[in-house]
Amino acid sequence: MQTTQHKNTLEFAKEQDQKDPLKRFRNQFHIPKDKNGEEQVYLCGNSLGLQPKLTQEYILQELEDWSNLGVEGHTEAKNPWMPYHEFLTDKMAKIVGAKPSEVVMMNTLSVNLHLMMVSFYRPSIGRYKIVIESDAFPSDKYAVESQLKFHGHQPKDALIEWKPREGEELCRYEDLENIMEEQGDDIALLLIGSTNYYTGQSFPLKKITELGHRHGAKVGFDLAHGAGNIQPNLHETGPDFAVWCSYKYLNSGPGSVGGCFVHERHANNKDLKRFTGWWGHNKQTRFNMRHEFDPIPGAEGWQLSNPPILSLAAIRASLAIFDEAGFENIRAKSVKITNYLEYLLEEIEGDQIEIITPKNPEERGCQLSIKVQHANKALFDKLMAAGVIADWREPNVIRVAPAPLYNSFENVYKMVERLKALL
Ligand SMILES: Cc1ncc(COP(=O)(O)O)c(C=O)c1O
Ligand SMILES: Nc1ccccc1C(=O)C[C@H](N)C(=O)O
Repeated sequence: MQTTQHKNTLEFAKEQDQKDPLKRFRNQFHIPKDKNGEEQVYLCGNSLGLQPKLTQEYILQELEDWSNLGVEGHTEAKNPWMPYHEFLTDKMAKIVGAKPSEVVMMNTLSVNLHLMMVSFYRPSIGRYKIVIESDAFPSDKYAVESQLKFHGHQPKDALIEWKPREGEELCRYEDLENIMEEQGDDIALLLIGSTNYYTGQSFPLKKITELGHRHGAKVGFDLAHGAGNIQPNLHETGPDFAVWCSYKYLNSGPGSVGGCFVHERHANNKDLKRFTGWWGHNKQTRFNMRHEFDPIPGAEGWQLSNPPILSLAAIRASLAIFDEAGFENIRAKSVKITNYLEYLLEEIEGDQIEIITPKNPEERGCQLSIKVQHANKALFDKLMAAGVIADWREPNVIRVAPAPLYNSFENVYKMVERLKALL
């Protein structure tokens, strides 16, 4: 950032906003108001992304077609419901760096994780362990534990945690390597969050995939905090599967439908075990009411049910914005605005702030997880009352994520000023 002004000023922040090639997108979102009627400083897109103004139009279209067409909307709606999920595929595939045949929007994250483990966690007597990161999101841990138990294994023995070293916050790749060196022959699956929900650390996905595969394990990623935030380049990176939700960085509304990636190498493998439903069946013969299941090649073959169109409409609206902005541009702004937030936090005097997220932009998305010395949740609550929407994660982290599509540098500046006022 070249400028004559000092970076730690409102003028500097505003100047960055002027130069921001994505600045027009902020106005395409509904920004909630604080108690003074001013726009909130909304840094919580890592939990629930804001609503694009376009969403209402897309959902209303489907409501209108439903009211006018009833059942015929499946084929006659402006955007027919039968193939509706396909309208999302190309744009979603670009955001996660996959081929369209590798991606499908369906179910929700935890459900997709189970479906993927049905296919890709196939324990044998000798190879049955699963590796996860030690502070994986609880839902992932519950899902993995229940899969282990379902197959007759005890998490105490079969769940291996990749942990930060004593006194450290972040996981080191070398320690995962050591786990694989020592126990690789026993490990059936590596399931890692691409970006950890607590620390904001993004892991080296390609290295992890190669490591797992080299030791004969399957590899899956949870992109809950990755999709729409970092570029996981899934096809090239090569994991067996990945799952994500669409309500965080993908701005598709609370509880909206999730995403699933199955690598092309599994596209036509009819021997893979899976749980099936009619929406995964060959589209040409789906309504012949035949009884043998004939999977659609690729990720679509894992679909179970006909999907909720209103939710898919919200995703379609959001993906239209991502497509218009271009994911590379979004990521470029993400790096800049996150670096700026980091800079301002580090400028706060007295070493009160510790950022536990890695410094290297390659190892993070736009979330910074901060610890404030001697602070407890009361400080966080005051920050919220001051119109800064972030979140608190036990035991003592404030997560702030300047999601680039609707955040400004001015916003980030205001957040730090309000935090300083409370310290
Ligand atoms: C890493 C991670 N895994 C799983 C979940 C659970 O997702 P869902 O409730 O959509 O299944 C979340 C967020 O809620 C998450 O952040
Ligand atoms: N879906 C939610 C519904 C209610 C409350 C939180 C969530 C979250 O998504 C939390 C998020 N996964 C997190 O990283 O903390």
